[in-house]
Amino acid sequence: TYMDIMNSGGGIQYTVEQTNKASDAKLLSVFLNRLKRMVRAGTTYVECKTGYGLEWKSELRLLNIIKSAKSQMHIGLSTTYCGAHALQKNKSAEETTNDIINNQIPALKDLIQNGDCDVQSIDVFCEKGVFDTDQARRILLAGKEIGLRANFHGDELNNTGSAEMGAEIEAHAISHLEEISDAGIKAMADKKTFAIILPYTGYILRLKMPPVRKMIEAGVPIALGSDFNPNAFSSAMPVTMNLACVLCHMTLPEALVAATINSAAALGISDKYGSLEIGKKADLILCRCPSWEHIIYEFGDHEHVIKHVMKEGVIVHTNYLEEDIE
Ligand SMILES: N=CN[C@@H](CCC(=O)O)C(=O)O
Repeated sequence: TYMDIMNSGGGIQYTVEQTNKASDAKLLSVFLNRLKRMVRAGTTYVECKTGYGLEWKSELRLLNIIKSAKSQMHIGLSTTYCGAHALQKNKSAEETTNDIINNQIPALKDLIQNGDCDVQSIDVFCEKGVFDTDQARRILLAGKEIGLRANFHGDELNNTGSAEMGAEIEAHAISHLEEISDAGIKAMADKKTFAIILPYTGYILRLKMPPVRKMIEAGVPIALGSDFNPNAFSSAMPVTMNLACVLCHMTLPEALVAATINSAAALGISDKYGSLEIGKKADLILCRCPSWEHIIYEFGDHEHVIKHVMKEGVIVHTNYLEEDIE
């Protein structure tokens, strides 16, 4: 299972080791390359999480790489600090929690205050065997105190009461939620906490799908994410949208809303992005298809369907087909 791999030193820990070994130049070029793949699939705004450094110095390096990418590419990036993605080497969850609260978050606060970094949210992997609900709550509250939105991994492999805790502390968003309880759905609906649904992750890890229909019926706002990471290596939102419809029983319009305006709202940017309205930034895709549903319907063929990708009114990518060139 995912946790067996993690406990044997694989998964996140393995990626942390490889990330530490890679040069800044290598990390930046790999990151830019992956962002370009996302743009080809129609994405113009990306939430990027740290979390493959764990120690402050390594997490800071990742923040700086995100900052460099932002200055080199015409793309929107929202940064989420995820120092609490896994336990630090030879430290317990409690020791790692204390390091994050007492050292990492204050250091982050100084950087933000000096204008040296641009971070919007704080994340924790709240999961049995990683950070428990109480540790996650303390980290998220410390992050909120320095002005970050709580946007964290919860109820993924086990029900840990993450949804209830997240609603109680007024988290902005909770991702995964495959194991959410009915009480958690009600709590999130009451507080209008965004549920970030990641169907590709559930598919690739063969997890059960989150109860999205129940969530929609209860009034939980749903956003969709690709969850691009080493275990879910898909950068294409149209693939995510298709899986959301097939595996999570969302309708096509629901998937469109969840991948656009609700995703923007989950990042706190829906005043400028996420829908076609006067006064908003023109982040658009122009498609070759009889109707917009083909973006979802033509599974895996989105580079055929999407012709142009526009970022704030500028065409930043064109998927040329042979017939376009002739
Ligand atoms: N579940 C934890 N975090 C990531 C996966 C990280 C990894 O396996 O490298 C996620 O959101 O899916």
